[in-house]
Amino acid sequence: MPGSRTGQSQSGDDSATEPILTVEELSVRIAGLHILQGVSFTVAPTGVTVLLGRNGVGKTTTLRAVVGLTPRNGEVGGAVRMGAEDLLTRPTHRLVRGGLGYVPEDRCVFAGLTVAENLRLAERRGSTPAYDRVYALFPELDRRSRQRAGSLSGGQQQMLAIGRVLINDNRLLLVDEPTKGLAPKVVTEVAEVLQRVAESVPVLLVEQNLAVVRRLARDAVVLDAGRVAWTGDAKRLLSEAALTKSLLGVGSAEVQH
Ligand SMILES: Nc1ncnc2c1ncn2[C@@H]1O[C@H](COP(=O)(O)OP(=O)(O)OP(=O)(O)O)[C@@H](O)[C@H]1O
Repeated sequence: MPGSRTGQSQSGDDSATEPILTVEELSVRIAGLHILQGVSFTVAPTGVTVLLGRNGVGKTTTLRAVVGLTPRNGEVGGAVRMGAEDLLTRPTHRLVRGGLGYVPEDRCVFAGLTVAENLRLAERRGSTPAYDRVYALFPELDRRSRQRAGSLSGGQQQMLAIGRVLINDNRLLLVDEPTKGLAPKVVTEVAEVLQRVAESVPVLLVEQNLAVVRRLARDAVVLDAGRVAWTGDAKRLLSEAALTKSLLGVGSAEVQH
């Protein structure tokens, strides 16, 4: 497997580069279909690791399995560890309480509730909610705190979905296609926020916009048909047109800013 260095020490200081997440031989079967077939990779303790691949290769399934949200008719095998903790044996609410933040692809804001109510519902018992952090990253949410979430634009809803997770302290964030369906200007705003967030918490990101990937990601994991096809340096992947084409099926024009 080329470029397999995710989670490896670059500086020789192993304690600083111990993976925050280790996925080993993860398999997911739903309704008799083998969706993930032995997926293994690690996520570095800092920065953004991007999970890439063509449509339908299993990126969302991977994130959902990590956070314990595989559908009930699904079977999950293998191991997932955050630090030394085994994640697959724990229910989602415990994982979230333990610092695993998840921003799903479909945003899932409560449309009938206001922005402030959405944020309040996300508060974790026993920890101080970081409204200052959320409103500093998203002044728009502060201005619209009394607006119903269902009447926000797609970009504003995405910001609320991210803000809801950032109201608490996290050890790792899983973020699924945060720029999907957004206007170019909003894509840039969301990318800027994620860049700032990733300065303090590692992120495992699913993202199809390769300009965003180029801007944010240090490490890349590419899936193909439920298996890991490549891991390595994200910028190297995007700078090699033949590699990008063979793994992602896109040409160099789509990688440009
Ligand atoms: N609940 C489910 N029941 C049956 N099949 C499912 C279910 N969830 C996912 N799949 C199938 O598993 C495969 C992987 O889906 P997944 O959403 O993980 O892909 P993805 O890489 O995130 O795709 P995209 O980039 O299009 O979002 C797809 O073929 C999908 O149809």
